[in-house]
Amino acid sequence: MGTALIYDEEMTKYKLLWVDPACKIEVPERLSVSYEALVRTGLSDRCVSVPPREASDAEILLVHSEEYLEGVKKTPHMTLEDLKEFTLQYGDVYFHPNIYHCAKLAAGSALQLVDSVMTGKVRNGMALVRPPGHHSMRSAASGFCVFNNVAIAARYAKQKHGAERVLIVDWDIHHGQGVQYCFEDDPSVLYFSWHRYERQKFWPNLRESDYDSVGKGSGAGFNVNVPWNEVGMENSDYLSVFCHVLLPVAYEFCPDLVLVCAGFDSAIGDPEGEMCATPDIFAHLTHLLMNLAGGKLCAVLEGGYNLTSLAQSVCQTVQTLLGDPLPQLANLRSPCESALESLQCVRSVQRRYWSILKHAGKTATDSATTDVSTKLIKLAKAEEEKAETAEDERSQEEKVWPEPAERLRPPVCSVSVLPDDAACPDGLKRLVSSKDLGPLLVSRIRNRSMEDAGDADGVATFSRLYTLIEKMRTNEVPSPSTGLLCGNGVALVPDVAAAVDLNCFHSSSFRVLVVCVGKEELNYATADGKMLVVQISGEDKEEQKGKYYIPVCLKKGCGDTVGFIQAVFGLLLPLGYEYDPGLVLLVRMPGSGVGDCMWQQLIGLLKGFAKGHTLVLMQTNDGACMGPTASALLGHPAPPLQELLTPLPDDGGALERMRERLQADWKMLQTTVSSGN
Ligand SMILES: COCC(O)(O)CCCCCNCCCN
Ligand SMILES: [Zn+2]
Repeated sequence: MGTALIYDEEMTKYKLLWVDPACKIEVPERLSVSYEALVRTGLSDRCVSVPPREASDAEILLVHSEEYLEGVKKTPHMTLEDLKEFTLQYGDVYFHPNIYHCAKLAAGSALQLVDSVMTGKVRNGMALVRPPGHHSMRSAASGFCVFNNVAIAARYAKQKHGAERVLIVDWDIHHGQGVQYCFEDDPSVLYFSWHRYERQKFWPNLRESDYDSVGKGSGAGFNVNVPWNEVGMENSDYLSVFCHVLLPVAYEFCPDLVLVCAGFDSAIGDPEGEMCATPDIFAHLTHLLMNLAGGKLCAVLEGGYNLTSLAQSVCQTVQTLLGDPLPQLANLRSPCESALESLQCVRSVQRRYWSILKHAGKTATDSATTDVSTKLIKLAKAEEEKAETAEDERSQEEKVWPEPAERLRPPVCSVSVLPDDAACPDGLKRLVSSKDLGPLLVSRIRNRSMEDAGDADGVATFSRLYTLIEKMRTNEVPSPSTGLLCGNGVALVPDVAAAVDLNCFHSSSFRVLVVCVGKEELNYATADGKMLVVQISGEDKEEQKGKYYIPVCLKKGCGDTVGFIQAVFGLLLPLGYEYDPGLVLLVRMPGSGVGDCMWQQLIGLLKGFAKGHTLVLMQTNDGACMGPTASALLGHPAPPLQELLTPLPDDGGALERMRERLQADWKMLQTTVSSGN
């Protein structure tokens, strides 16, 4: 299924008609520049073009009051003076004779997107709209917004398409207070927003934008605010919040639909956000949401005022929605102190509402908690001083960042290495040609992995595996012999443990992340850091052997979905981002007990690393899950993990303690302010 793109140049036909410093950044070129970038890069041609439509009164009244709508309806006929007068009643927004028309088109575009996705016409999509929406309230315009496009879309999805749970992810750098107010007592809509806050000193300067606004009444826990109390946040800060807050909660919420308030003023270069995250981060943020709700994701443009980073970020988002392999995120640093402070505060208030966070931020004793809070106050004071001085420096420097690297484009194929008698699943290309392996390698394979040295078929399979690895390593160009641009693959091998051993022959030139699901003993060489092995099993392994072998024990085995998801988001993904491998080797040990849905989710998530170069190894007699494996490798969204809706008491405490122990070596595992320094 495809990706919808909604755009109409009509929405560029309104602008600021008078002087207002607060509004001058919201210009029509924001929309045209974004669309032109999609055209120039060939991405728009790959999308399903869906026309916008005007939202009806009834649809607008799903969120807004009659009196507000009646007022806005009068603006097309107003004189310039009347428009100024009308505007004065609201903050940081402007009206124009054509803005009502555009506001109906913007809201209608979001509804068209919801229809296209909920009816299965497309898998996901993006609407490029103006005016944006997330600040507008029931009876008030605010922050360049007239109608709350995404809030209307959420109510519409519930009413027209019977969606029971809708997740709204707001990665715009401003707090979408309009969305928060709309759903704060509604447990069927989970609103997540991060935003520049600076301890309430940043617009819209609301006390209720802080982390302790968790929703009200039956909506308690369904509002998640992550305040950024400093500018300059980077990719690692954003990814930490996704891994340690948003994703665990989102998976437990198990939405039927994901709506994104896709504002790109959170990207580097933006005058409003003053953050340092690069445009390619949105490829990863989008990807990390794409296995929720069976892939049903609607992104609706909100803010973004640096036309260069806006256009680049929009392209990164759309290219990921289309399913292209992700860019590698270079040199992540550890989350900064201020981000860790926010992370710790959010997790500590939200853990009483989300069982998956139940063990979050568990401090040893109360005194530790007060220590941390006094430390936070000291930290805040220090920031105050620093903020005053830094203010002027910052405004001078112009941010520069590298153009995002060209990403792999189709045809990137999924290949399979199978025993001759095994059927090749639809969509996968069978690798049959295997280059002649030198006698040395053959003998090494034989005596490493073949009980029966005469097993020609086994050697043939291994040699094909070797070919597959070679293809992935040198994948930048389609191979001359097969024309294949080898993206990922699956191999059924006679002896999985030996195959992993085989791999350590070849990982000399780049890092391999080895994810083992199941309990078999593996022999690998990890001391040199060329391999990071994370083994998830039900076995209580003896202490980990050094930094590069991390045994994760799930007391209730790999069939425990809550524990598995906690291990994936709390440990595996942060480790993967920090380790930044060139290849991911996912090994499914026989008898692991992992469920097919969880297995597909795992493959889907791991494809975010190493430009999608994932090699799945399974034992020949484990071929039953070849179907789900092939589906995930081909990029089909994984089915929702319904079990998370009624989580059983888990042993997340053990995982939390393990994470705290490992964070000395792995900084992306941090979720609290380091009490040490
Ligand atoms: C949903 O609209 C997208 C948005 O969140 O980016 C709107 C931001 C309004 C920012 C208003 N203050 C501007 C002060 C000038 N420095
Ligand atoms: Zn914004």
